[in-house]
Amino acid sequence: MMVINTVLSVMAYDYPPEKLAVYLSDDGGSELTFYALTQAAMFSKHWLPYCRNYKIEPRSPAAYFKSASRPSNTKHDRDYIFVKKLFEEMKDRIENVTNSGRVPDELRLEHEGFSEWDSFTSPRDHAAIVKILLDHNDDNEGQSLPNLVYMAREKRPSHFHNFKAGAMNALIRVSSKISNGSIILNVDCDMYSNSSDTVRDALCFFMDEEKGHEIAFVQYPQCFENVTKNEVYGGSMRVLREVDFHGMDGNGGPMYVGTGCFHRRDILLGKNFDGESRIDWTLENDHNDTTENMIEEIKNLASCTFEIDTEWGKEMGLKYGCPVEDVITGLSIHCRGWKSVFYNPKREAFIGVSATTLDQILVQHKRWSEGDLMVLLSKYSPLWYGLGRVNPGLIMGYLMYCLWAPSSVPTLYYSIIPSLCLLKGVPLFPTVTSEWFLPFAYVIFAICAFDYLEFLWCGGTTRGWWNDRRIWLYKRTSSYLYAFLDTILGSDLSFVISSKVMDNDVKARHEKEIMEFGVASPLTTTVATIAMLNLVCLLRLVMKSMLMDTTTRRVYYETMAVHVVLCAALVALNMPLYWALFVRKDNGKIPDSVTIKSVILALFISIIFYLL
Ligand SMILES: O=c1ccn([C@@H]2O[C@H](COP(=O)(O)OP(=O)(O)O[C@H]3O[C@H](CO)[C@@H](O)[C@H](O)[C@H]3O)[C@@H](O)[C@H]2O)c(=O)[nH]1
Ligand SMILES: [Mn+2]
Repeated sequence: MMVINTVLSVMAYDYPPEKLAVYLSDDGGSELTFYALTQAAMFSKHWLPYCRNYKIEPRSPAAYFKSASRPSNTKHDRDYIFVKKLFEEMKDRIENVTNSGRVPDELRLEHEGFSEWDSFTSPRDHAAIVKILLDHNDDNEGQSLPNLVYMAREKRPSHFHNFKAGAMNALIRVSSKISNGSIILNVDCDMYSNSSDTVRDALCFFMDEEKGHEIAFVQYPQCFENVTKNEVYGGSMRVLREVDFHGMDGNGGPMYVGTGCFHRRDILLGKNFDGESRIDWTLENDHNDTTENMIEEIKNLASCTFEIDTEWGKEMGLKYGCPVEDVITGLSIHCRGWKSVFYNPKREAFIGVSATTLDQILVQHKRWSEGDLMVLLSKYSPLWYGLGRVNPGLIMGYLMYCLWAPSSVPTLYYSIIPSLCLLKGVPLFPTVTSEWFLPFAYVIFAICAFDYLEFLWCGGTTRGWWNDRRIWLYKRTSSYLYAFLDTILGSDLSFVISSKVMDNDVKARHEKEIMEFGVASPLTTTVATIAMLNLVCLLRLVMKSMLMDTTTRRVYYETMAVHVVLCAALVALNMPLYWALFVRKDNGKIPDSVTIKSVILALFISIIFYLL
């Protein structure tokens, strides 16, 4: 249903439907998805006229019916009830089929497309499937509908599929034979369009008479509907959206982030900037009527052998070999001389779902930081390749992300060593009475204050900032650390897909803003061990200082001030983690195995350090 809502929302853009074509790439090659899409095609005949007639927003039916109140106008209300009923019925049908795990035989007769699954062996081993579900059919008011195409590219165990980049490139080729629009919007399956003006807005940039010809892509920010008020996982990316990306925009344009992005097709295919290549807007899309012959030809474009000995994935289309195919593709476009635009309208253009457990966010950030570090070390490194090709400001913008993984090392140092030094009273920083203390105090204070104000200014809450700091720490000492180690030690890349579905238990805790630890993974163990280590050091400090006389205590705190502040701040940040270690009983608490490991490790490290 989530995918179907995404599809329907983009079909319903306020834009001439005969110029729109919507493609769904189903990398899972699932007949359930295909079934859902056939249902969406039928429902769209009612949904699109309804959207058009009443100018409703948003145009994802699920999001609309969740937020809309019953219309006061009688005709509208009648239509509302009718369309809502159709939607609920479709939802029931799709959920029934999904729950049963297969499409029943009598339903398979409804569409000849299901025969494609007769020869289907597994999601990893099947022929290409391309089905045109709507080919300028009329809606129930006689107006044209956009094209609607289902594609599952060929998958064979013998051929590497290159994850999302592979899927996107197959889509680019397949669409070139069917609609061949000069502008391509790509949207992740879990991000619906929240504003029907978005296509027209984006086109304004491309059509701008002065600057339009320089622009390769228009990137909208990623917004999320399931982030709670105080964002326990720091998932809102608000500073990135309200500050960082505007900064990149002023220096040549934002990165491409893989979703909510309009690309010029010719540039995505590898065209260099020559200062005058404008889109010929007078050209009609070559809407060929697709015959059976053509479908065979099109399937060939989605076969896994098509790219052999071609430039696809290298100089053409999205680039392969990097877990952040989007960033490296966008960077190469910038390096070819093009600009991009960041557009962040008041009404969010795309809304998706963000991670709802700690493990998900850590895994996602491991992929991102590892990918960004690979970009730094790749041919397209912003440092070496970008220098001289793009604005130095933009290089710095890219570096902010490319250096995520290496930043784990200093963070790890500061979250362990100063605290351990407390055990024996070895000062690493100047004492409070020395003038050298000032720079340290200034940096600590200034960074925290700046960060805090920036967060508030971007619409966050104080608690949200505090939570954000915690996630900042966890990401740096686990995701980024492992990403860094994996990259230097050269382990294999993978695209672990973020989970899109969550059970009710997890959902309830998420709504209450209780952090979900749940999974026993090396990432959680690392985070828990560091938290325990700091707790041990702080408890030891408290015990020690109780035994001291007043003067010794004062001198001790003066010399160890920075250590005490760091250690206490880390313990304060980790409060929810201690709670999840020792108090909580629900399924989201830290698993016992992790508790035992982290306590033993923390004690072991501190004893060793103490004895050294
Ligand atoms: O083998 C694959 C893996 C993923 N996808 C699709 O890629 C999209 C993004 O995957 P998701 O698991 O949601 O990843 P995120 O961590 O949310 O991805 C973010 O980061 C990625 C890498 O930088 C970008 O590609 C995404 O657009 C961006 O949303 C989804 O629509 C997937 O269906 C595929 O088609 N094939
Ligand atoms: Mn996603």
